[in-house]
Amino acid sequence: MSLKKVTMPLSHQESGSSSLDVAVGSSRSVKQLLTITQPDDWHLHLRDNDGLAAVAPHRFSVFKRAIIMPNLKPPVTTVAAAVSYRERILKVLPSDSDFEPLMTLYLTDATTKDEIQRARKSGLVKAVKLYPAGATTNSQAGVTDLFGKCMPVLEEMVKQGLPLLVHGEVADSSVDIFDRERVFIETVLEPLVRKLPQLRVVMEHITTKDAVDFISSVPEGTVAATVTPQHLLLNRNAIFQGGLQPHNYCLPVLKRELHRQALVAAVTSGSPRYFLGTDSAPHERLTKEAPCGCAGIFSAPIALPLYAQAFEEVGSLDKLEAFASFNGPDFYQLPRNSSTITLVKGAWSVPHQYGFGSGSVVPMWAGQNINWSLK
Ligand SMILES: NC(=O)N[C@@H](CC(=O)O)C(=O)O
Ligand SMILES: [Zn+2]
Ligand SMILES: [Zn+2]
Repeated sequence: MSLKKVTMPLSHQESGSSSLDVAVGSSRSVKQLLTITQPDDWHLHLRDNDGLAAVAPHRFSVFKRAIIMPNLKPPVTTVAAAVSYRERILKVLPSDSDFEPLMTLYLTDATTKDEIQRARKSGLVKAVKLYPAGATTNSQAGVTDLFGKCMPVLEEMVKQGLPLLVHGEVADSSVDIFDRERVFIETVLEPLVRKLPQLRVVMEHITTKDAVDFISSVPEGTVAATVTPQHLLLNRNAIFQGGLQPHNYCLPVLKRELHRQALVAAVTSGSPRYFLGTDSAPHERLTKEAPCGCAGIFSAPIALPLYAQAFEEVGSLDKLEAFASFNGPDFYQLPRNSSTITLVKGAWSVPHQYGFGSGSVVPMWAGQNINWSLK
């Protein structure tokens, strides 16, 4: 088949390689192709053991690098544990894969300054993750005394130039679940940024206009945020659409439409403060379809098409490349990727499930049509 290509530059960024191509095949079908610098995933759960073996292959062809979350059982609290987890990840990669796992440490009240120094020296650990104890999946060992016991460690992170990644919700059961991000910003993040203005912070998986307002109020390069596909495409109605939908339940929980719109406006604004972090968090189907179902949405196999759909819905495909491929490495002070990937426009139906150990995992958007796929 011969392809005739008409290339239209999508953005005016000098360093941008993003282009929208129209490929006309001999079958006279017209296809839109979107080529961008290969993206990275700045928030990913790869799990361990059987789960790792099952979900890992979904990542490695699309994303060049990923920040690997440390909320295993037991959590990854030491550099030694992070190094051995990294080796287990590398073992399940196909031999020709050049995927690079970027490791993180799970902050606890007992984390030491020495561990932070070792983390920096290792070159393999790129950040430290704060889970307020009880806020989300496997956060029981998380922090209970951030402004007390953890303060010397946070100061050491400033010295070592390691960013703090936060699950930005208070775990206080007296706070309404839809307000927990806003209250975290008011009671933890604002005071933290005031105390340690040089600490670089990533608010992970933001869900509210409050988070966007806070991030735009601080100097560039201090607080950034990852945004998931579910928080760009779904509002809280999706949890209750036609009955309880456990596969649309994640933490922080989906919010009102006004918050979704604020997130879409933020990621398509061209601001470098927002970058791609899927928070793809697989749980075996029966642990979600249960009387007390787990929080976490599995988006790995379809994440990039979902982001493309979200950007396209508001006519901002030209902003996808910076969000997916530039802003993350720039914040982490890592080089941008030099490889590219191509998305093809055309509807296809997302599978109802994927294998997961001896069971299965249901992806986001299961059974629904999506407009983009990977070439
Ligand atoms: N996002 C989720 O709902 N779940 C994540 C944990 C997290 O990122 O908070 C998980 O590990 O399952
Ligand atoms: Zn989280
Ligand atoms: Zn997560």
